Amino acid sequence: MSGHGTPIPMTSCPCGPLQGEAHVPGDKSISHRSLILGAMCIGETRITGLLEGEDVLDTAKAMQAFGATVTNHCDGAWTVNGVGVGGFAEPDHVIDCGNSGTGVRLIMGAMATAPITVTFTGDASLNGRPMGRVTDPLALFGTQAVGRAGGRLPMTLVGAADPVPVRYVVPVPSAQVKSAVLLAGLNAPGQTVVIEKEATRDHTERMLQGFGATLTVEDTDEGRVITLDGQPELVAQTIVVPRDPSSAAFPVCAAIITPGSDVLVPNIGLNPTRAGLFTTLQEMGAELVYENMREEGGEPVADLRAKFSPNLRGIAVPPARAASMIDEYPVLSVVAAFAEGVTDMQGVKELRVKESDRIDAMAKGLRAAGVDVEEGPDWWKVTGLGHGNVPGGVTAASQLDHRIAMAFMVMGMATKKPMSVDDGSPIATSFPIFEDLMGALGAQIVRTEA
Ligand SMILES: O=C(O)C1=C[C@@H](OP(=O)(O)O)[C@@H](O)[C@H](O)C1
Ligand SMILES: C=C(OP(=O)(O)O)C(=O)O
Repeated sequence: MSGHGTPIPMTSCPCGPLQGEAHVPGDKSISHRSLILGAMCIGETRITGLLEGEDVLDTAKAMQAFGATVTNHCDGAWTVNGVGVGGFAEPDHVIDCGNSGTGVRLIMGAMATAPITVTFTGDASLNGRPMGRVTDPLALFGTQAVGRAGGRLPMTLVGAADPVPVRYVVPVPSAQVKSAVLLAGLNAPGQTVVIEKEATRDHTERMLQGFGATLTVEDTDEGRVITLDGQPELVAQTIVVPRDPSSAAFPVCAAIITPGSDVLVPNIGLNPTRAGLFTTLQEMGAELVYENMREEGGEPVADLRAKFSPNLRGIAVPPARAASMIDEYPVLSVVAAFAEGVTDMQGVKELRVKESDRIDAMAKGLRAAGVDVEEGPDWWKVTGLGHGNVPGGVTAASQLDHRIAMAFMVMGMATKKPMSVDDGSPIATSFPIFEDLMGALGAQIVRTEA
């Protein structure tokens, strides 16, 4: 629901060493999927570790509007009593997905093959993002969509009354598009096939299998071919949501750039389709190690130990790694400012259609803070100034984007002068405990007057 409220200006001041343990919240991608798949089962799904951020809470409300019973229990667990595949009821109000691209796109997929009509909206950020990438493949099932020019929300979808299965090659590297097609395929008879040329996060595939769907994945010359048998009976599950690597990125990067720091970030999901940032930081010379590597709930998990890293160097980030760290480029660009040399980030066109144009948002703030940034349609380069040399001392626009706001707050911990953002309120969409968690480590983030 960010973007509806009063802006919260925030300032982060240069601080002493960050120390201690950072228990970051549950994974946002897995949290959305737990609620949606729980709503598509008959029976009770129990979820612990759910991210209670605004994006996920909006998805919980949407599932209730479709007829599922979603309950937050006193012990912190959530339960979802679902309505079964194809059983979604028609909501009697507009579905507001707030700031969440994942929420709206996955829910569109989940309702696309049910015989109901649904109108979706969001905040100013979400209403500017492209939905054609999802409604185009959904049209192949027989779903109709009418929205604003350019495939923008608010938008009404009429679910296919008589859906047919689909074979679809995803044209952009997007787990949201892939997932929308798979969720729509659940209520189509026969096999739905989705092919992705570049592997993106695979939580939907893993979780569909976990909920009892028959789904196979094959690596071929054409790409990753995912085949789903339609109209399964999904079986309610008990889900333990791992902690979010995309949230872990903030305390990890803060420790790496702040002199004297030593921070442990326990229990982080390290699914290879999500862990690209950590590999990149290690290649840049960061003191970042995985401790206590183990497997939990079918996913690799480790404790991350990050220490101040005085010898960071810029690198060329391999474009093939982009999908596995797509949400982490804003904070990577901050680390790059404290490295020696150029960090070259190619193959990242998708950054321009997130909650903000993330290349533009970061480039503007970094440049104002004294850091040189070059950019093109699908690339950007940050020239680092080395430790102790980054001026700071400006207010950056967060553009309704939580990752931009948090990236600049991390930056202010190690610049010469404080860094501010005009609005930190979007942080609550994915990391509601960010200020407290960073403060407990020793950061000095304060809310400032508008
Ligand atoms: O499927 C998901 O949970 C997500 C997929 C990614 O978006 P795209 O599918 O647009 O790349 C990512 O940026 C987003 O934060 C979460
Ligand atoms: C891109 C993001 O989220 P979404 O697309 O779900 O809004 C993100 O969390 O960085």
